[in-house]
Amino acid sequence: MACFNPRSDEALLSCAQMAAADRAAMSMGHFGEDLMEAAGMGVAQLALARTGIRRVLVLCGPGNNGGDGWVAARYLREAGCDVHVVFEGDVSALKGDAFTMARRYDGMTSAYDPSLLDDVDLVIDALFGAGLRGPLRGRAQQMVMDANRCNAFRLAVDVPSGLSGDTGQAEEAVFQADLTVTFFRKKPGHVLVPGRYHCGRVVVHDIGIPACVLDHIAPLAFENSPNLWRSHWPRKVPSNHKYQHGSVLVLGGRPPALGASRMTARAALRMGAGVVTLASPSDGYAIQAGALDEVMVAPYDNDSELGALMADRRRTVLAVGPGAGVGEALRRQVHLALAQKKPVVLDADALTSFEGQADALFAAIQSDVVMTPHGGEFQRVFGTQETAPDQTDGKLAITRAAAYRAGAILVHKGPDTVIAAPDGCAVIETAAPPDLATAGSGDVLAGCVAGLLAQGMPAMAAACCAVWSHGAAARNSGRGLVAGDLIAALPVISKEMELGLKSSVFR
Ligand SMILES: NC(=O)C1=CN([C@@H]2O[C@H](COP(=O)(O)OP(=O)(O)OC[C@H]3O[C@@H](n4cnc5c(N)ncnc54)[C@H](O)[C@@H]3O)[C@@H](O)[C@H]2O)[C@@H](O)CC1
Ligand SMILES: [K+]
Repeated sequence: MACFNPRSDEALLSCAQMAAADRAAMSMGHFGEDLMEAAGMGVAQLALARTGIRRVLVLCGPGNNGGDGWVAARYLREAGCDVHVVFEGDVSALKGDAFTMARRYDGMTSAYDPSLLDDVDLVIDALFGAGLRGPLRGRAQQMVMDANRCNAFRLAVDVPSGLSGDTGQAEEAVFQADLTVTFFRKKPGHVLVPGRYHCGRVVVHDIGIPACVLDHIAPLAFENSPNLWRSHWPRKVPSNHKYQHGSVLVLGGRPPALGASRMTARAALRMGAGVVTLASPSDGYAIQAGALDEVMVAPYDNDSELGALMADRRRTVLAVGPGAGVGEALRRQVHLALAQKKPVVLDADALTSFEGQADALFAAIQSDVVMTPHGGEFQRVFGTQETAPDQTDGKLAITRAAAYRAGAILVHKGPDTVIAAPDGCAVIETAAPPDLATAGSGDVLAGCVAGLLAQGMPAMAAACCAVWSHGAAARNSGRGLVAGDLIAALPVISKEMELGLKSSVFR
C-alpha cells in the first residue's frame, strides 16, 4: 500500500520538510514576509482569544522564530496590550524577514531581566523553533527556566524552545507551554513523548501555504485518524457467510497465562472477524473450552497437529504470542506460522522468544506480518544487535528502522504508539489514554489487528485502525478500566466509526 494522502491534515512534517514547504510556497509566488506576518498575526489572535491578557512579555530569538515573535508583539500592542520584547544582542544584526519585522515593531525592547516576568499575564516563547540545534545555554536557558516558574499563561511559537520538532526529545531546559501555535502542519515533536507533554494544546494556524506543496514533499509521517484509513474500513456484505467475514486462528497460551490468548481471540471476534479458533495445547483444552463460548477451541498435541490447524485454508490469519511461553517451542511455532505465508500477528512471547536471534525471525517472513511490541519487547528484539537503532534518533526513527530491518509492520506501543511500515510510512497515535496501561491490553490489541486483517484490510491500515479503535474503546471508560472492557466496547466503537464515516464526522 502506498503511504497515506500527502495533503491530509494529519501529515506531520519534519523541520526540513517544513522549510521545504516554505520554499515551495515562495516559488509559487508567496512572499516569506507574508508567511511570517500571517504566522505572527495568528499567534497574536490566539493569545487575544484568552480573556485577561494585558501585560505581555515576548522572548525573541535570533532567527525566524524570533521574527514571528516581533510580528505578534506588534499586533498585541496594536490591540492595546502592554507589550515588552526581550531580545539579546543587536537588532541590526538580524537577517532577512526577522530584521524587517523587528524594525516594524516600535514598542518597548530590552535585554533580559528576571523582573520583567513580574505580573505578566502572558509569556510568548519565540526564542527558537524549527532551527534549534542542541541544548539551550546561558541566557536562553535562564529565560526558559524562569518563564516556567512564573504564573503567566505560556504560549510557544511553533515549537517550545528546547524541544526537537523532529524527535520530540527534550533538552534539559524546555519551555513548558500551555498553548503551542504551529503553522501549516504539525511536526512529529508535537505528538511524540515527551515533546507532547511540553506543548500543551497544539493549534495549527493556516499561514497561506497551499496543500499542493505536499505532493512533492511526500510526507511519510501522520497523526493517527480514521481519515487516513477510512477507505479501507471493511464493509460487511449482507449476503456474506461467517468465513467471508474472516477467520483467525489464535495460538492458545500456557499456564499461568491462559487468559491472554483468550482475550486476543475474543478481541478478534469483537473487531468483526466472522470465526475465531483458539488452538490450545491439549492439557489446557478443558479450561479454555470452558471459558469461551463464541470462540471455537481446537486441541493439539504436537507441532504437526498445530501445523495442520494453521494450514486449514479457511483460516486466513494467524495470531501468535500472548501467554504462549517464551522459549524454543514457541520459536518453532512462530516459524510454523510464518511458513503458512498467511498474514501473521506476532506479539508478546512470540517476540521475546527471539531475543538475540531476531535475524532468524526476520528471514522467515514471507507474508504480511504485524509485530506489536511494547517498549521492553522492542528492546529485546531490536536493541541487542549491533545494528540496533540509535535511541537518540527518537521513537519515530527507531521504529521505522526496525520495520525496515524486519520487513514487517511494527506497532511500537506506548503513550505515543508508533506504527511503521518497511517503506518508511509511519503513523503516531496521540489520543490513547493512560488507562490503557493495564494487564491484557496488549493481548486485546493483537486481536484487534488480527480481526481486521482477517476482514481483508491492508496490513498498515489494519494496524492503524486497530490502534485507534483500541484507544477509542479506552476513552469510553476511565480509571479502573480492565482489558475485558475494551473488548466489550469494540462493537460500539465500530458502530460509531461507521456512522462517522457516513456523516463525514472524520473528514
Ligand atoms: N514555513 C516556514 O518555514 C516558516 C517558518 N517560520 C518560523 O521560522 C522558524 C524557523 O526559523 P529559523 O530556521 O530561522 O530557526 P529558529 O528561529 O528556530 O532558530 C535559528 C537560530 O537559532 C540559532 N540557534 C539554534 N540552536 C541554538 C542553540 N541551541 N543555542 C543558541 N542558538 C541557537 C541559530 O544559529 C539561528 O540563529 C519556525 O520555527 C517558525 O517559527 C514562520 O515565520 C512561518 C513560516
Ligand atoms: K519557540
